[in-house]
Amino acid sequence: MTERAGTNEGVAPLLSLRGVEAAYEASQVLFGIDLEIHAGECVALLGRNGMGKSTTVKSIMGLLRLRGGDVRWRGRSLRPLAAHQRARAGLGLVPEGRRIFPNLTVRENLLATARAPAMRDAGWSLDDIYGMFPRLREREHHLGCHLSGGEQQMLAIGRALMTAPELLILDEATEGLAPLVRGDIWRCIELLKRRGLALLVIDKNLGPLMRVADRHYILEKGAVVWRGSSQALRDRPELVRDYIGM
Ligand SMILES: Nc1ncnc2c1ncn2[C@@H]1O[C@H](COP(=O)(O)OP(=O)(O)OP(=O)(O)O)[C@@H](O)[C@H]1O
Repeated sequence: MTERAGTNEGVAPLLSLRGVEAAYEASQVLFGIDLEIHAGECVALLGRNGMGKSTTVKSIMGLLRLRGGDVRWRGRSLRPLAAHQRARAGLGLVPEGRRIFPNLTVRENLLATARAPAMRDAGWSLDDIYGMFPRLREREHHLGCHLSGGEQQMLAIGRALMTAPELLILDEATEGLAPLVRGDIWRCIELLKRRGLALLVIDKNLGPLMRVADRHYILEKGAVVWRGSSQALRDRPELVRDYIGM
């Protein structure tokens, strides 16, 4: 099922997945995923637990070897590139569970992933990150392990931005956070979108996700069962009931 959002027809995508298949040893999890993200677009990946969203992210980032199909970045296959090379090519990830360095300070966490100054022109400086998350400036010299969940999430986003990505993938960035902090993270996502960053967002909070995302893909048992705009999804409440379970 496809309901087109319609504005990118004929424009080459930044990222495209074609027939992506992936497995954990003998257990196949993705069965031919087709997906594309254009420059400046915010795309949501939806589906119940265990349907293959994080596995799709791992396939994009090179954290899991493809069993079939291809992932292309600006038209070129990413298959030959290791995970760190994909990050250098412009793919940023805020992974599920945050995974900041617990024994480094906030500042050190941010600088650990920063691009060289010449590369950072199009990217983010420490001041940009602190401007977006003033709380991180206040906690600049605190160790990662001493931060609250919300602060850790801000740091994980800041750290990914310091790699100067052109596409940022956020896997469950608001998971387990208090509502107020969750609001901060959604405001940050909206700001990133306004700055023209392409985004792929996985999140259980459909309300804010529908407000920020241009298009959605619904996964069911490792396959895309529907794609379309937020309005098209609003018009089809049975999709939410049948495939997302909210
Ligand atoms: N490291 C792993 N080894 C074996 N099986 C895995 C592994 N990670 C995920 N799986 C399995 O792959 C399937 C897809 O998992 P995935 O994490 O991609 O789903 P998801 O849609 O992101 O859901 P969730 O919201 O629960 O993370 C599930 O059946 C899961 O149990």
